[in-house]
Amino acid sequence: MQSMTTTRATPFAVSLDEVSQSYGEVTALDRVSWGFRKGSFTAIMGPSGSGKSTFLHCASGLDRPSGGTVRLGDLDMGKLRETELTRLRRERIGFVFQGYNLMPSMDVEHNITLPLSLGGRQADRRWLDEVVHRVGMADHLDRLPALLSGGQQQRVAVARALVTRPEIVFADEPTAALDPRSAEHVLKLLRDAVDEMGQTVVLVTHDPMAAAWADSVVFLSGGRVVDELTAPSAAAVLARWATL
Ligand SMILES: Nc1ncnc2c1ncn2[C@@H]1O[C@H](COP(=O)(O)OP(=O)(O)OP(=O)(O)O)[C@@H](O)[C@H]1O
Repeated sequence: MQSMTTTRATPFAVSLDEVSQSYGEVTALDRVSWGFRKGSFTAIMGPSGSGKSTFLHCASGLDRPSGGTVRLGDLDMGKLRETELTRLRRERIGFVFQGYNLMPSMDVEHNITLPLSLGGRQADRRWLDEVVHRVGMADHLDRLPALLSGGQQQRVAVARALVTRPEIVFADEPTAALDPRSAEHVLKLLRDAVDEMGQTVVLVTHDPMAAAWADSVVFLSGGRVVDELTAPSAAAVLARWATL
């Protein structure tokens, strides 16, 4: 029998409780409460200015909200000092951005291991090999980013996001600058990370086709969560989008 003192672990990788963010007169996020279940793939959609970037920045510890609580697992991120938050972002959260954000002077391998080396840590060789193979960059480890296509650069960025085995990966419009085939490759990598590695992924996108790779789509409007669509098809996402 379970002891009465056993506390059950939260089912959420990240949870937001009544989170608000204001910029002067503008309320970009308005008392949003949401939880990202461990091992789930969630897309966030909404019209321009609905608060998607603000949501992602608050949920990932890039910004501190003006109100409410954001937790990574059970940890209240608002209680951390800046240096602790920086370390937590580097070691326990993965990021993929639209513009790849690779270091131009570093080769592929060093870009991938950057979150580890910044923290003075060595890569676990077997895990690094696995991640590198998954993203299909094993033959390009000594290349500089400038010699890679956009799709390849984004796959390096995905490997960099996975190399620390983070508790959650936030991807902000990761396919917006890619051709459809490269975009599909990147989305499949994120999907596989969820299905095969138990990774938790949050994807901000404008693209219904991209959102259809997720387990559910969260719709924002006016800084609030207004709907959720589970097992989304691109057509269903588009139909819901049209009514926002
Ligand atoms: N740093 C800031 N200073 C002032 N206002 C801001 C700032 N960041 C966002 N806003 C405002 O907050 C609201 C939400 O912006 P946000 O960028 O989160 O929306 P979004 O849904 O990501 O938009 P888009 O799809 O165009 O990127 C908008 O009204 C925006 O103008």
